[in-house]
Amino acid sequence: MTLGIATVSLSGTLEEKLRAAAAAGFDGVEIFENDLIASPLSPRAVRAMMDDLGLACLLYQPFRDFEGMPGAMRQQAMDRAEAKFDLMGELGADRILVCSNCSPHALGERNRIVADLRELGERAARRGIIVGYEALAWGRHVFDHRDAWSIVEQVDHPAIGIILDSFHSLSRGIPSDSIRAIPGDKIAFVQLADAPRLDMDLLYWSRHYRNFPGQGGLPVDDYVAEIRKTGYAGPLSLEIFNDRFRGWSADLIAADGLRSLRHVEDAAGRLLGRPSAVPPPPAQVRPEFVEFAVSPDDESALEAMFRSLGFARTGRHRSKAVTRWQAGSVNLVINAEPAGFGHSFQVTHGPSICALGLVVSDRNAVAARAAHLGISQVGDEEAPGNLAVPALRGIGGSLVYLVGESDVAAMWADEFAPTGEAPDPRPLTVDHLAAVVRIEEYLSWQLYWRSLFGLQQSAQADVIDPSGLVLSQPLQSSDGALRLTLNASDAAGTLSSRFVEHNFGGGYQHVALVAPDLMDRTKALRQSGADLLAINGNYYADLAARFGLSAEDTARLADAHMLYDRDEQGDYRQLYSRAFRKRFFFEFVERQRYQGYGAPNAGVRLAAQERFRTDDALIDL
Ligand SMILES: O=C(O)c1ccc(O)c(O)c1
Ligand SMILES: [Mg+2]
Repeated sequence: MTLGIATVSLSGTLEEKLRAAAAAGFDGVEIFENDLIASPLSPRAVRAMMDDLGLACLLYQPFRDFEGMPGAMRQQAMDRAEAKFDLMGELGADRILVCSNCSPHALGERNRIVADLRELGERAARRGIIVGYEALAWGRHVFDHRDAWSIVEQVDHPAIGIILDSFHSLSRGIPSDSIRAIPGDKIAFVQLADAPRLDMDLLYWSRHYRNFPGQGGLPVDDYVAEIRKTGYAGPLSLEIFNDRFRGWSADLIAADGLRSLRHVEDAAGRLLGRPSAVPPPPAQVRPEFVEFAVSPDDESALEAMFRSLGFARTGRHRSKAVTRWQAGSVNLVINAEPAGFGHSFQVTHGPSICALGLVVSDRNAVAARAAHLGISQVGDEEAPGNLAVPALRGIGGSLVYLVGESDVAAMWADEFAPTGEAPDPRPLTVDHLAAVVRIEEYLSWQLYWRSLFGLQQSAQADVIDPSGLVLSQPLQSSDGALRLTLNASDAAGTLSSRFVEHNFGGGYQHVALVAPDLMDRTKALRQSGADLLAINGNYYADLAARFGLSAEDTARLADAHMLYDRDEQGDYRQLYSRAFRKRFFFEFVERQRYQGYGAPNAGVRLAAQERFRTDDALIDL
């Protein structure tokens, strides 16, 4: 299908917007009127630029407050339309969006609306122009695509069709199967936008919070599937009003936009059971290892931390300064190579998590899906990773290694010589990884993980750091084997923002491990000298009151500096290590059917970490 984007979705001047859309690989653009008005370029020059860039001009929009105007205002609206048709001729646009009237003067009388659109159709037809009528969710009289369709049907003019915009339909909860009533050739254009589910005035929600399909919580896949059922063969185009998009790189946003359209097209095709050359997201994905890049100077300190947390060095890479650390079924890798990917990562970001190793049943299928989504594989010509396993570039420069299910044992055996140390056999697995990212990249990370691996969102948490608000979005695979939380903050002083600043960009900040015997584990951690994060006493007084815990249980939690939470399914215990070099840290959790991530405790944990903020002798952020 033809893939487009409205210029309003991107930051910068009109030229910058067009260049970014072309560079990302879009087929065409919707010229948003305000972008043209604000541009010093003439419509002819804009047309020439679109031609040079290989972009089709898919739509000119919006034309406002047209239908149902009283008295002299009716003629004025017709004159205005003729002026825009002239301009479209210069621009090379043959399609215009008329959005439903919002004016307080607008008459709701059905016959007038139909008559006005019919006359507009006559005028458009003389110019070879198609008019699409879109119901704005906050239109004065028309605010539902079902009404817009019934009007367009009654107008019954070949130059008048309907424009469907997923935001306007889905924000009002209009069932998508209502689209089946519309013949595909009467759909003049399709605009797509997702949005987080917010209980908010529709206009404000639309103008500030729209985002790309796969970044929000609206059922856009299903919407597109219904449109495909009508036989509609025109463009799918993104129309996003988003404050963060306006303030971020047009190139990066445009690249996300194309990824999002490819993703939603694929997802809709799958809902319809249509054959596809693009492999689906993997049915299962789980973490196999987490790789840490450190300088040779930091290596022994990190090794000491791993030992104190119960890990044993079980393997040495056969040719590189890379070691394997194990406890239970968790694998950590320390990469202290003086050259290559880990080295450059460490030089750029400091000691940090530079890669995740994920197990999938068919890694070639995931790599093919990644390529379709514009996610590049690290090639031989670039600095290769330190393991001979294919890797995908993640957002922010870290790598995602793909390990085939049947290759896991061979990967370890081929690359690492055993040291003879035996790992602690007690059960230990990875619960989740927490990434901290720039607020502008928060939605990019979500789209990456949702589109490539099919991870699903649960509710975003607003976490209160002593220095500001942190947004936290959990994502998980359908069986829960891979869980991530993405965290981002607008406020400069939060632990999240300090991490992004010190790290020179977003990355993984902590690894949470499941220890089913957390109380015993805590004792062992203390004996091995693990540096654990102390939690203040007031927290425990509140816990006892909130959950009705016995004095004994409360004292035991307090003594262990363990955090506690409970949901309908069960309970959760958490214990944090102090951070390594003010950067990353570990969490140990015990989950009893509990589904969340201890969001109510995050503020207490952040306050505990904040106490070390200015203490240079200590190692927290
Ligand atoms: O917010 C608006 O005014 C507006 C304008 C044009 C559109 O296509 C739209 O969906 C919204
Ligand atoms: Mg629209």
